[in-house]
Amino acid sequence: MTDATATDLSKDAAATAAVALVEPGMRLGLGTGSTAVIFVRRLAQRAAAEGLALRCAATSKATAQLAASLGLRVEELDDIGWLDLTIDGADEVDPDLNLIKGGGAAHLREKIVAMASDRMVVIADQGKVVDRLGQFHLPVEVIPFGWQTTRKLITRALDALDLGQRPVLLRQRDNKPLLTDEGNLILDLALEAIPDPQALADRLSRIAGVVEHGLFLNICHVAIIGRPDGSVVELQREDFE
Ligand SMILES: O=C[C@H](O)[C@H](O)[C@H](O)COP(=O)(O)O
Repeated sequence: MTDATATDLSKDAAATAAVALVEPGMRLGLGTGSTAVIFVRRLAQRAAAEGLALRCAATSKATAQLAASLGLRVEELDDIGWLDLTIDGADEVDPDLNLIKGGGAAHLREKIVAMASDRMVVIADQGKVVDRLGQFHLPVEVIPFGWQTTRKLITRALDALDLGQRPVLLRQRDNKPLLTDEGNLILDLALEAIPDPQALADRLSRIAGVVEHGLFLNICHVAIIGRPDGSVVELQREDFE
């Protein structure tokens, strides 16, 4: 089995297990990314068979489009108001269930949706589980106005934490800057390790021009980690408030 096949099977195992958490009538947040796509597809199959009467809020235009095309009822988050459960992927999951998200540039809407949910459940393959966050690049969404100045301020904040790395503007294949669903830019931080995620999150949040970073701290309740043989392991945070 190739690594890619093992990863796909693991994502499928996690997504399939998460579908079983969905109860009839739930108000559901739908994540973004390849694992979330599998979840949405499997959820739509179950909803078609059982008629679950779900109300779904999507974390990206892509997910909204996919879910609606598969027959799920997708509404604006504000029309639903509050969600029972959000299921989403992640780029990294640490032992405290803190996350890096935003590899698909969707972390702003993802964080809003996750924070408007009673429970956020992450679905991921084993490769996403890390001892310490930071190997995966950390995306920071910034508004286009003065973005190079914002980048300087981010660099200064990183220097203060001895994380000195120059943020890189994320571009599309045609070399144009990538725009998020909100029309903003993404600055990618290659940090290797983040000794104190809360300190970094606080610094980034204080910078004018930063809309949102990809650190999800104390937001995820459960992580379902899939394995290639179809089994899953559930990671829980005991002390979650
Ligand atoms: O912006 C994208 C999201 O945060 C994704 O949930 C994350 O990148 C994980 O994606 P995937 O399931 O494709 O690894």
